[in-house]
Amino acid sequence: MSAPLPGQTPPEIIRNFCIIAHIDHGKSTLADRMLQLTGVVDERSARAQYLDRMDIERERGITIKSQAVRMPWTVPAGNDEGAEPGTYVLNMIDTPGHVDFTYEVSRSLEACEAAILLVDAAQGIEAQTLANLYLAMGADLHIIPVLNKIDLPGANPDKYAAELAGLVGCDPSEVLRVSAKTGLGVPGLLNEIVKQTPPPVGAADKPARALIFDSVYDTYRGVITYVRVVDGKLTHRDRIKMMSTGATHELLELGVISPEQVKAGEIGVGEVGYLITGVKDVRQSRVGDTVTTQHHGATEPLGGYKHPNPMVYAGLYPIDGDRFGDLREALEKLELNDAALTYEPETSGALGFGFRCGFLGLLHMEITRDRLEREFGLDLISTAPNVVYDVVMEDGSEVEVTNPSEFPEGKIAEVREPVVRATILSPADYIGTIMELCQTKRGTLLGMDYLSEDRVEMRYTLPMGEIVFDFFDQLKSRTKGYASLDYERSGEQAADLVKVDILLQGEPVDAFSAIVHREAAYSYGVMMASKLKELIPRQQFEVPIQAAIGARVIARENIRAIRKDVLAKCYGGDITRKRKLLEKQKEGKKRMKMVGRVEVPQEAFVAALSTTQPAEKSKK
Ligand SMILES: Nc1nc2c(ncn2[C@@H]2O[C@H](COP(=O)(O)OP(=O)(O)OP(=O)(O)O)[C@@H](O)[C@H]2O)c(=O)[nH]1
Repeated sequence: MSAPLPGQTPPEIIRNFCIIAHIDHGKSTLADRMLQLTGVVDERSARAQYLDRMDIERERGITIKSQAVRMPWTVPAGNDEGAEPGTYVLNMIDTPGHVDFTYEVSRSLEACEAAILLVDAAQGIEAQTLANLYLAMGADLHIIPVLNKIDLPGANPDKYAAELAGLVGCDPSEVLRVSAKTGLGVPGLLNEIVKQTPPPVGAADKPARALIFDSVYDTYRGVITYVRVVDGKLTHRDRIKMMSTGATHELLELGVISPEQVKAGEIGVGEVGYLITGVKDVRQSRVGDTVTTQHHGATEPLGGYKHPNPMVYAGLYPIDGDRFGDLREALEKLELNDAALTYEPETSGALGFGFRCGFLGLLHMEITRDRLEREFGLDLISTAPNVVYDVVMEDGSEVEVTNPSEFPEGKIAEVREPVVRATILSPADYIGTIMELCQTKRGTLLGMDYLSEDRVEMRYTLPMGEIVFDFFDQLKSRTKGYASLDYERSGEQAADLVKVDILLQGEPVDAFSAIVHREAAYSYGVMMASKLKELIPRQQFEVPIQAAIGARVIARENIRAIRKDVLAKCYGGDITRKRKLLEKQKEGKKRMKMVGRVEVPQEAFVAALSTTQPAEKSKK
C-alpha cells in the first residue's frame, strides 16, 4: 500500500505524537531511528541527529527549535502489539527540552494527541521529565511510557519501569523498553503508537483553523511556519490570515516535511505541515497563533495564544567600542529568527554603547550570546543578568525596572519581584543540603514526595532573581551533579530589595550596580570591592572602592597609590628607547576605560562581571 498524499489523508489513519524527555535521555536518537525504520531517511543518508539542524544545537547536543516530520508506517498483520494492520501516517513533532522554551513545548504538545514519555533506563525520572509530563497531561495527551538505553550495562529497567508506572498510573508491564541506539524494540513502539494514539478529531467542513507550533527563519525562503490543521483545510491558492493580528498574507507554498520539504496542494484535518508566505520576520508568524483563510475564515481562534515576555535582562556591549554598529546588525538578524528576543540601545558610563537585551531565561541568553560571538565574530561583555522588578512608590506610581540603573531614588513603598515554582529531583541523601541552599536563597518549601525509596521530588517557591544568579551551579555542586531542576513562573511577591552601587573614587560604576536582597547586600558589596581591588592596577593616586546603598557606604577597600614611571629605568640618554616605552604605554592605555580619573583595564570589567554572572552550563 502506498502512503496517502497530503490533503487526501483521512484523519482515522493519522497519528500525531511527540517525544518528551529530560535532556540527553535520547530523544533525538530515537527520532533518527524512527526516520530510518519508516524509510523516510535511508541508511546511507542518515546522518546523526537529523532533526537538530542548527550547528549550534548539534554542538551542544540540545534541541532548540522543534520540527515536524511525516512518516508513513505500515503495521504488519499479526503484529505482537495487536495494532490494526494497514498503512498509517505518523507525524512526529520534536519539542524543545529546556525550561526556557516551556511555552514552545506547550504549543507543540497542543499539536499532538499522544506523547512518548522517554526515560533513560540508567538514570530514571528527572525534573524535566516531570515538568514535561505535567504539561502533556495538562494538554490531555495520551501518555506512552518508554524506557530507553536498555542496551546500557548500567540500565536498571525493572526499577525504573516501576517508577514510571507509578508516575503515569499504569502497570509496570505496560512500560515499553527500547534502545534507540541499536533499534531494539523501536518497530514495536511504532505499532504501539498506532494502537494507542487517538486519531485527530476536527470538522472538515468548517472554516480553516490551524495552530502555529513553530516558526523558523530561513535565509533563502523567508519564514517557514509549521502548523497543525485542526478544522477545515488550507490550500495553496488561499490567502491566509493570522488571527492575533489580523494580518493577511499570500500563501506562496505549503506542504509537509518528510524529511525535507515536499510541496502539496492542500493539507486537511489533523495534518501537520509547513507554510511559506514570504514574510521576513518570525514576529509576523508567531508560535501559538491561529491561521485561517482570509475569505470565509474562522472567527474564533484556537485557545492558548501567549505573547512571549522576556524574563531575564542583561546588557551586551562590544569589547571594541567601534563595533557597536556590527552588534546592532547582528541583533537585527537574530531577531528575524527569534520572536522572544528583545533589545534596546543603552549607554553605560563604564562600558560605552551597547544594548539592553531581554531573554526568556538563562539558556536563551547564553545561546544568543554564543551566536553573536560565533556567527558574527563579535567579542562581547555582558553585565550580570537580572529579572524585572516592579517598584511601587509612596505616591502610588509604579516603575518597571529591567536595569539596576532604573531603580528609583525616591520614597519606595514596595518592591515586587517575580517568583518561580521550582521542582527539584534528587537522590534522597541530598535533601538536607538542598533545603539549606533553598533557605539561603529565600525559598519556601511547598511539598516533598518520594518517587522511590531513594529519590525525592521537592517543590519550592523561589525568587527568580536568585535562580538567575547562581542557584543552578550551587545545586549541581552541592549534589555532585545528581539533582535536576525545572521551574516555571508563578507570580510575584514583595521583597526587601535594594540597589547596591559600586563606586570608584566616589564615582558609581553603572555596570556593577545590582538589585539584591537587603540581607545579601553586604556580602555582594564586600565581594565586589575585594574583587575589584585585585583586578584594578594601582594608579598614581589612592583609589577608594566603595559599595553603597543610596548614600550609605556598606563596604570599602583601598587601592594604594603608585607612581608608575616607565622611564624610571632609562637613565642615560637613549632617546629611541624612551620613545618606544612611551609608545607602548600609549597602546596599553587604549584598552583602558576611564571611570572619573581612574583607569580601569577592559579585562577588569570582563573578569568582575563574568564571576558575578551565573556560570550555568546548558546541560543538566
Ligand atoms: N547506549 C545508548 N545510548 C543512547 C541511546 N539513545 C541515545 N543514546 C545516547 O545518549 C546521548 C543523548 O542522546 P540524544 O538523542 O542526543 O538526547 P536528547 O534527549 O535528544 O537530548 P536533547 O536534544 O539535548 O534533549 C547520545 O550520546 C546518544 O548516543 C540508547 O538507546 N543506548
